[in-house]
Amino acid sequence: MHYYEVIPIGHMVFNGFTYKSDKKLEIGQRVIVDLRGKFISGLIYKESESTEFNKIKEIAFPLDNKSLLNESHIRLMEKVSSKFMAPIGEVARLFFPPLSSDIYKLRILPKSSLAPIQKPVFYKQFLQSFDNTSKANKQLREYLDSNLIEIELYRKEFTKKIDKFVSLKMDLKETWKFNVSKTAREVINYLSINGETLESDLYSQGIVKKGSTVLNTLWKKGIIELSESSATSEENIEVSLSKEQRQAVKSIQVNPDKPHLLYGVTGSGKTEVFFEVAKPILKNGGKVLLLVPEISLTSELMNRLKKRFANYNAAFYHSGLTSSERVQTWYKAVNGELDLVIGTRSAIFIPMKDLKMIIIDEEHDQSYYQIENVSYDAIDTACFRKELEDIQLILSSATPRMVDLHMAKTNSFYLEKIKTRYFTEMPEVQIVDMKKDEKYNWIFSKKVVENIEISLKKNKKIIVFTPTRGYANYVICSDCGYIFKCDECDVSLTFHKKERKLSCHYCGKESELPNFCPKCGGFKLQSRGFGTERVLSELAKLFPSQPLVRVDRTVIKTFKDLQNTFNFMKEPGKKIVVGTKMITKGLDIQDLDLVVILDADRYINFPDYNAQESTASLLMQVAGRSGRKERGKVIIQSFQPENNIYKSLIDHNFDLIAKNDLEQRKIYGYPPFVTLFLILVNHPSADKAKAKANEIVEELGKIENQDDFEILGPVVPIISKLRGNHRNQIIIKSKKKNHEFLFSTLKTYYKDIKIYVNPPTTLV
Ligand SMILES: Nc1ncnc2c1ncn2[C@@H]1O[C@H](COP(=O)(O)OP(=O)(O)OP(=O)(O)O)[C@@H](O)[C@H]1O
Ligand SMILES: [Zn+2]
Repeated sequence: MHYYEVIPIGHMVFNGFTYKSDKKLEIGQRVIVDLRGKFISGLIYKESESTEFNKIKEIAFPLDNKSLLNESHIRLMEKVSSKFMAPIGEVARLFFPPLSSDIYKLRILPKSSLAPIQKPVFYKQFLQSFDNTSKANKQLREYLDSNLIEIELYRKEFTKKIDKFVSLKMDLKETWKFNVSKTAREVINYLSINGETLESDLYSQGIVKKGSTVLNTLWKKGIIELSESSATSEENIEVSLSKEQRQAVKSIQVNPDKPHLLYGVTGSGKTEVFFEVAKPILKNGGKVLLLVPEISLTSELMNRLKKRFANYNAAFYHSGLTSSERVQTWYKAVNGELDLVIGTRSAIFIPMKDLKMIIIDEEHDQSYYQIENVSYDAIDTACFRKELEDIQLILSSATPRMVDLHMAKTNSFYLEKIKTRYFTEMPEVQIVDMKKDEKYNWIFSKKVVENIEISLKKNKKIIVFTPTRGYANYVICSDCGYIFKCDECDVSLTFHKKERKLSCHYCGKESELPNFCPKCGGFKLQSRGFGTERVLSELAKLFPSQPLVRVDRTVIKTFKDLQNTFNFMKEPGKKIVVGTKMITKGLDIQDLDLVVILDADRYINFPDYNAQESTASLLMQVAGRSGRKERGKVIIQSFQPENNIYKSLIDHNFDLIAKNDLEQRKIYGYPPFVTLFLILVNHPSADKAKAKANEIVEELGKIENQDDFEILGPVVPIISKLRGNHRNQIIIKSKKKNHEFLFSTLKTYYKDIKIYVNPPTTLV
């Protein structure tokens, strides 16, 4: 008999349970086990010894015929669990693609003509021909051992078709001779903007429906070309790197021992740098994982990447895909069939075969930290992977996180700086003083309106960045001062005019705006502040018949919406784009020459330890979309123009911001100088939340060596109620490296609390 400790995958447990098996199994292999009368999937974690022979249950049957994880993946699991105080059962789940929790839906497939079943059956059906489950499982194990059957975890799709490259055969102008359908016209426009595109991308981006005859028709008419190999493969693309780019590439290539922080101003060509370093790795058969913060960026990069690395297999991995697409990509990556994977946060856990390089683009982005479910930081995880596996790691940003700049400063990372843009100078930044300078109306200054006019005349694009979506930030009764708030959350409701709705941007709850105040019955309700909807309607009045685009979560709900909007934005010619954070990320649009930033003050006064970093980073990133090919302009409207952040923006001096911020953090004790634990206690009853928080603080007070850490709280956080739960907050700051001593106390409260270790914000 063999004994194993098995971790229940996806369960809130900190350790595994012992099971036995008459056959030797591998560490990392997934199995089905009976846990308190229910079949669940588990992971063989380690060998174990047992003395209580009769109590130990048998492993029902294996799910994988061999382990898909290696030793370092198991160590990674432990490290992530211990760093983020996360149950190992939940961490284990991150390593696999989403698997239905209904074990009975597992399918059993015949593998040979001698198999006892000749067509696929569900596990549930299989059980029916036995009088008890353990007999059935035993039989199943025997069939598996003798290779008669196999178990299918996920629905397979057998679509192995050769992808074709599609490109326009003529100039856009010439295509106008042809009378084609609306969809065909869309394809033509898309190809003229994006150049050569894979057929499958046209489907996945919703340009053409799968199975449609549009491409065939265009091909017959001689408008497009379909070919199996790319015309612009790596060999055909001439890239001459700038001196700074070349230096960065060289340093990364000769120093594989530590992570590299690629810190280059917006538009400096960081993407070209990591393409260049990926090249030799791919040539030698190594695999590359490229992380981006947003789904929206995957296709932008994919387009650039496919052109450069046309001869390699590349795929996406993100939540915008169906689970069966994710599963397929995951298996291909694990089997070494993919050379390049572009993914969002969760892709960091894919146990890719022969992985030799991880690149994290826009590494400052807070979406690399998972807040929902089990919380973890994908960048820390990448650093662990680098320690455990033989891989290179590159973190890239124009505005790196303070923690990473500190790592570079203390020589734990190499620093590669690129100080100039590839094509042109950094844009000119002007700050408008909203207290003194001339206004056009209460939203826009005169300067902004004039500059928009100039850019439109030049037929250029303009971004008007607005922090919030909706029409107004809140609605107030001007008789009694009542502000409409969410019932479930302690936040004011945003007004959406078109739908005449009040909406909570935290829990998503919506309600009709009543005609009178629920408190005093008065009719004088006023909406205050502005969001994208209002800015757009004001611009429509100011610039009638100009192309306007709105980009925020109200109008963009799906991956496809986003694709369509971005494609529309990229079409050459003038456009005014009004958008939230969504438009700030990594966009490379060449004829964009003005960025207007409205209401940035809102961020500066956030009561958060990370406010300096996140505001400076956000504003520099938005500003960085301007004038990437020819020098552009940025105008910022503010009531506090004297603020240091704005001053540093004028000279694009992120170093200065970083220097100040790090000094402050050192004095006040924030990461990277301490490890910060944010603990939230949630309960539908405010009293119970408070009592539990007090109890936890009391228990923490009993830990030895109180000098090693500091406890702040409990306090009621700024958002005191969220989704119906009252909240209490405790912050622990620790100077130690290892936190097992806190872990043992906090573990006992795991069901009542949520722990965030070094979260990017304390306002979660
Ligand atoms: N060596 C090069 N040869 C030709 N074009 C280049 C080169 N380097 C950069 N570019 C071009 O300069 C523009 C900006 O480069 P890129 O998008 O890589 O910048 P970035 O540093 O990633 O910017 P951001 O941080 O703002 O996303 C792109 O259009 C890119 O194609
Ligand atoms: Zn709410």
